[in-house]
Amino acid sequence: MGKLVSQIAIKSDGDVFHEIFRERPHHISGMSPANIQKCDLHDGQWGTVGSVIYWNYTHDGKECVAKEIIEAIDEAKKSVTFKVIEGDLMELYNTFKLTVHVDAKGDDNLVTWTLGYEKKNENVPDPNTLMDFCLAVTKDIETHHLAK
Ligand SMILES: CC[C@@H](C)C[C@@H](CC)C(C)C
Repeated sequence: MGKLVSQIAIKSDGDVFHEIFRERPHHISGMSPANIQKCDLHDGQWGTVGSVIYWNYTHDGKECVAKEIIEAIDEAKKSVTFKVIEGDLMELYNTFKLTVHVDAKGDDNLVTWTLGYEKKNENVPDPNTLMDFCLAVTKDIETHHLAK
């Protein structure tokens, strides 16, 4: 299994950041429109493990889709794990998971993105540009909340 981990400090409220990914990922398109065009609920309820969400996003200049199951929500640790089950990423990876975790420490909040994946073959690149994408979305969410 391949794994990429990146951390980024945000000035906006860590609890709000966690709540967005847990309860209302469909609000992200409004905060990061260049990256996320749409997020629909396909099954279950928002903010519940087992619910299925469908993203339209633009990665490396390409319009992509991703169908994901919310695999885990840890309220105490403020983390959410998304497991990709359909879409562009499944052409390159047998499995792909994204975990976003927030360490709320005063006015500085540390966001940790963990991408866990199994490549279809050794020619498949590590998802570095997708990690950049996640960090860009993170910054846009922060900017949205600071621009008050
Ligand atoms: C699969 C790439 C995107 C759609 C992941 C999203 C979080 C799971 C995005 C908002 C970073």
